[in-house]
Amino acid sequence: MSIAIHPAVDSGFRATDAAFAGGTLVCKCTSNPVKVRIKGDIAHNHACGCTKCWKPEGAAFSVVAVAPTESVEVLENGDKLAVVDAAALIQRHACKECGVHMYGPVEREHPFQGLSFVHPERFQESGWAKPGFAAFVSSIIESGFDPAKMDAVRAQLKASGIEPYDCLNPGLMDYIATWTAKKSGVLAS
Ligand SMILES: N[C@@H](CCC(=O)N[C@@H](CS)C(=O)NCC(=O)O)C(=O)O
Ligand SMILES: [Zn+2]
Ligand SMILES: [Zn+2]
Repeated sequence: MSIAIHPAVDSGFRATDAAFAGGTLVCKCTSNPVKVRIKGDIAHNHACGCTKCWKPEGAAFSVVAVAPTESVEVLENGDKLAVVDAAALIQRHACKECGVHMYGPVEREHPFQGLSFVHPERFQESGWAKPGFAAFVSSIIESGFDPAKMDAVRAQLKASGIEPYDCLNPGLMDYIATWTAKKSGVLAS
């Protein structure tokens, strides 16, 4: 039996539109939904298995990407937003009514400073890039996923064209390590 990875992965991807230029994220509330505009394309779209990222009902993974925080604008019902964990690196702003995480800026000094994490499935528009890899795959166990089924999860991700990693993908891990080495002076900046 197949595993519910995420609806955007399991039911086939919507076509990637090379001209995707952002859009409006809408929460799940049927009345007064929170609306957040992203003025430009998203990057690094991926599946995340960690316990902190918002996942739709029944999904083992979230689908999450980044956009520059300066391109994020709360359009409507921002009074319904609250930060889930103020101590976390990613300041996830969730709708207090339906629970959807609308945007999560990284504000502190970090390689991802200036970026906001968003869930593209909440775009009312289609055309955003499909998830390119899966991060924090082993972390789904922390949400109660059966450890005995991890081989099946990784096999299913690979069959969907999504390479599984237990942290981030090599490109982002190298990016973070390079930032750290330049900050410490080990590498010239
Ligand atoms: N095993 C942990 C991993 C949490 C984690 O490190 N998540 C990554 C991917 S979203 C991260 O960058 N977290 C920063 C944050 O949550 O602010 C869990 O599942 O809770
Ligand atoms: Zn809501
Ligand atoms: Zn995550």
